[in-house]
Amino acid sequence: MLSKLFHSFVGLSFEFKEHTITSCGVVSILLAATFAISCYAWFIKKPTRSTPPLPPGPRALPLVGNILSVEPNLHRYFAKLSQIYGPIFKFYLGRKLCIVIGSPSLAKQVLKEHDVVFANRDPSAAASVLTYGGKSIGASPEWPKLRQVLVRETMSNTSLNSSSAIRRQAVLRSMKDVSGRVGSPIKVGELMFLTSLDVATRMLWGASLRGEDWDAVAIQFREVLEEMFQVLGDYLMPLMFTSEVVHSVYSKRMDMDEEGTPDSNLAFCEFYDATFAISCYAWFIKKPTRSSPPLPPGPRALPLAGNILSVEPNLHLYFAKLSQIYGPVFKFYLGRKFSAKIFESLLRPGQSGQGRNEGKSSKDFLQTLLELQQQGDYSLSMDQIKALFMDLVIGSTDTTSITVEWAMSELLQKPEVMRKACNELEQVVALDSVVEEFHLAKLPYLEANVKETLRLHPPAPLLTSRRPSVTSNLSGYTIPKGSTIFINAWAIQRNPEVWENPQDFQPDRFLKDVKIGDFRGNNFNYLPFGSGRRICPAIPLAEKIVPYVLANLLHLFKWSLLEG
Ligand code: HEM
Repeated sequence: MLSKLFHSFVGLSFEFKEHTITSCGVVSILLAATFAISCYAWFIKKPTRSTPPLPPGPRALPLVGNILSVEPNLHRYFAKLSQIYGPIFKFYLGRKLCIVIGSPSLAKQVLKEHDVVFANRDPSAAASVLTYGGKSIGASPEWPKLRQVLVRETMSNTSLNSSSAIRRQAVLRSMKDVSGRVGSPIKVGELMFLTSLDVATRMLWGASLRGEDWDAVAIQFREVLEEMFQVLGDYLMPLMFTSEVVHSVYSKRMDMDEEGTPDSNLAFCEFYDATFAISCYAWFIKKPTRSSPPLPPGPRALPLAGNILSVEPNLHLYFAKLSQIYGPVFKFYLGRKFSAKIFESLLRPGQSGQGRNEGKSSKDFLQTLLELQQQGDYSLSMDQIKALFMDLVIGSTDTTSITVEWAMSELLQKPEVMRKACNELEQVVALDSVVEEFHLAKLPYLEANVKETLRLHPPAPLLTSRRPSVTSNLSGYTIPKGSTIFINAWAIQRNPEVWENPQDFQPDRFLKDVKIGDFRGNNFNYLPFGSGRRICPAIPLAEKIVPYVLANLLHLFKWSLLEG
């Protein structure tokens, strides 16, 4: 039928070549041309058999994609979709094409076999806001250099040993805080968050600030971050959408103003307030369903924009507040022109502030970076240094506090596991003593508890999204350049084909077979820290701080769940 039609049109067009062209003829020519183009599109442009299709996935609506069906815990939702569409499927967040990977073999292809193609990140708008326009390890195109600085200067054995006094002081302070509250409820996550924040900020500039300066900066920093995390948590999803637009606008601003003055940050945030995606989120996702009880009262929301115009400016406020905090810290050093003599006097016993006493002979990260820069070892802009600080603070606080909180939650619900962990501690550490970092090597059951917690509750359940630099092929499907790739580590770590009783908290599994607990990126059944070039650069620090706090909480106090 098609070919008959085609031929009659082609025939007509030939006829007109031989005769005078009339108005009716013009129409026919146009029709013929349209038909020819359509045929071209159909036959020629139609994906040939040799171009593999996109992965399967739920049907997407124009513009909003699959956003209307999204559920709050993306990793759980993606796991459900995997059961329908298989271990690789596509999903549209707005117009953004996302590919979700849910099997160890496909994760291996992305994270190891095609690591170079998939090593780029897809920085979210949140990352752009927090890292001076994507200057952090996670977001910057210069990530290899930044990672190298972080790993070499803070994660080597030597640096970690020299910062052990900082961690000890932070942990002791937290334990003292708990001992003052014996008999009353403790929010473990909050406690751990503050401990990690204390460790991170002391590693950053703990040796640089004198006692009172330190206290003032630490308190402000903590308050701003806590508020900011709250807002970012609420708006995580829309922030993921806006990444591309925000990133490019912000980069342009930064080109104009390399130092990223608070003014340009404010301007950026004003732009940011008005993004479509946030409105979309406020309207579509947060809208209550009929069956839900009503939401608490609140200010009237506009259609599409919701309350965004009044809520979002807070983000720029937090950012401006952070800049105010950073300002004096950086000026403190710049004013002294990085002289080695100054460092000596800063570190001299007796004159040192609280932080310095703890670091003893160690330098903080700020001192190290400025020295390196002065020596010409690395050329880092001030924004890059500030963004690296953010990497350390954001990378370490949420991840470690979530892990300790989940560990305590699991142990409290399994008294026999709690008892076994406490018995092990009592055999290694005297009853009236605190647990020290050097004890950790003798506590394999405690380590197994941490590993099992990271298996069931990985703090980054979808790792961090990747963006392929070229179009590639995975398992017979096309993965377009620039799409967003999620690895569902949460689902992989609960895969019943790999893990026995995958939903149960059973730390002993890691003692029976130590190989299954390798989390350094070679075991694609267990990926709490990711794998490949972008694997978490701070595993050595995480390995110290998480079990260290957990061990002290278990050894020094008796815990029970609140009634009800
Ligand atoms: C329990 C503790 C932690 C867990 C489970 C964890 C997990 C992760 C994961 C899954 C990734 C992404 C890896 C990938 O995409 O392949 C990551 C990246 C990262 N983590 Fe951690 N992390 C932890 C602690 C820390 C700490 C203490 C820091 C502090 C410096 C940190 C800093 C970072 C940074 C900077 C990145 C980005 C690396 C890059 O993009 O190249 N993490 N982490």
